[in-house]
Amino acid sequence: MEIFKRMEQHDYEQLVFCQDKNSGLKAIICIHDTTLGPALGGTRMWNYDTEEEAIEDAIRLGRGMTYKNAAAGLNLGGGKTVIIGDPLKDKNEEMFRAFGRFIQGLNGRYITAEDVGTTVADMDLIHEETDFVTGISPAFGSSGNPSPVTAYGIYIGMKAAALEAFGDDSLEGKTVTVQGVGNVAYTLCKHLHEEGAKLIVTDINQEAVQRAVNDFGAVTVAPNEIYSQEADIFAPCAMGAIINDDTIPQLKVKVVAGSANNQLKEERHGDELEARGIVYAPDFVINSGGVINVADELYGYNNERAMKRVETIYDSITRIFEIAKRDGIPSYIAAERMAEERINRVKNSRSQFLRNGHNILSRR
Ligand SMILES: NC(=O)C1=CN([C@@H]2O[C@H](COP(=O)(O)OP(=O)(O)OC[C@H]3O[C@@H](n4cnc5c(N)ncnc54)[C@H](O)[C@@H]3O)[C@@H](O)[C@H]2O)C=CC1
Ligand SMILES: CC(C)CC(=O)C(=O)O
Repeated sequence: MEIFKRMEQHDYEQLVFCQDKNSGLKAIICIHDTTLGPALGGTRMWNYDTEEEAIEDAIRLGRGMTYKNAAAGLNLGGGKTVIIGDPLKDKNEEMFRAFGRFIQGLNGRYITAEDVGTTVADMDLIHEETDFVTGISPAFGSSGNPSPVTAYGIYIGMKAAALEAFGDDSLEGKTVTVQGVGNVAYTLCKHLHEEGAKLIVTDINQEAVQRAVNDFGAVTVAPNEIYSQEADIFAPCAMGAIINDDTIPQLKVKVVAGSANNQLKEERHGDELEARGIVYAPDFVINSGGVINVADELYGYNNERAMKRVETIYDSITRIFEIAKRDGIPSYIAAERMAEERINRVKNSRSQFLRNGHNILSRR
C-alpha cells in the first residue's frame, strides 16, 4: 500500500503506528480531520489477516467518524483506532495502559471510546494513563457503555426510515432481519420486540443467537442466508462493506437501517440501493447515538442532555430523505453533503489568530 497516496485521497491528517513488544500492542490510530475539534472515535480490536487490512479499516473508520461527528452537530473531528489481535485471547492490562500512553502523547488530538472488541473495562485501563478517553465506568462520572444508546438511536432512526418507506413509522408487525446480535443489536432487538416487530437474526457466535431466540423469540438463519430473507427491513449490525455486488441482488427488503459502520462497500452501492427503491438510512447518521452520548462527557456528563440530542436522529434521518428528494440524489450523498457543508463553513470561518484558543477540551 502506498500510504501517503491513500492518505491524500481523502486528505487524512495523521496515521500513528503504536507498538509495544512487552504487551503485544500493535495499534493504528487514524486522525482524519480535526477542523471541528479533537478527533473522537472508538478503538476496534480485531484479528486482521494482514496489516494492510488493519490500516485500511482504520482509514475508512476514521473518515466515517469525521462525517458522523459533523452530521451530529458535535464539535469534534474524526478518528479511530484499530488494535491488531484477538479480543478473546490477546488482551492484557499492560496493552491498554501502553495504548493509553500513546493517546496521552497526542495531547488531545485524539480521544477514544469503545468499538467492536473493546469494553468499558478496557477504557478504564486506558484512563489510568490519559484523560483523553470516554465511555469509562459510570463510577468515574462517565456515561459507560455506549452500545445501548447507539441501539436506541438505530431504533428511532429506523422508525424515520419506515415512515419514508411505508408511510407510517410503526414497526409493529414488521419483519426485521438483524445481522450480528452483539452489544448494539441485542438492545435494538429488545426495542423492536417491545414494539411488536418480528425478528430474524444471524450471528457467527451461537451464544449471541441463542440469547436473541430466548429473550425475543427471534427466528435464526445461517450468516449467508440473512440477505435473502422475506422481510421489510434489514439491520446490518456486524461489520462493514456488507452492501455490495453480491448482497444487493439478494435483498427483498424496502429499508436498510443498522448500526454497522461503512455499510456500503463502495459509494456506487448506495446508488444501486436507490435505483432499486430501497430506503437507505445513512450509517454514520443513524449510528451516531453512542458518540453523541460519550461526547457529552467532555462537558461533564448529563444523561438528560445527551438523550435529548440522541432523539434528534429521527429528524436528521427525515431531513436527509427530504434533501435527497429535493435535490434528486441518493440518501448517502445527502448525508455526506450535510456533514461536508458544516465542516467547510467552520474551516472558512477560522481566520482569526487566537492565542490559547478555547475548544471542547479546555475544561479538562
Ligand atoms: N458499540 C457502539 O456503540 C457502536 C457500534 N457501531 C458499529 O456497530 C457494529 C456492531 O457493534 P457492536 O455491537 O458494538 O459490536 P459487537 O462485537 O458487540 O457485535 C457484533 C456482532 O456481530 C457478529 N458478527 C461478526 N461478523 C459477522 C458475520 N459475518 N455475520 C454475522 N454476525 C457477525 C459478532 O459475532 C458479534 O456478535 C460495528 O460495525 C460497530 O462499529 C457504530 C456506532 C457505535
Ligand atoms: C462507539 C462510539 C462511542 C464511537 C465510535 O467509534 C463510533 O460511533 O463508531
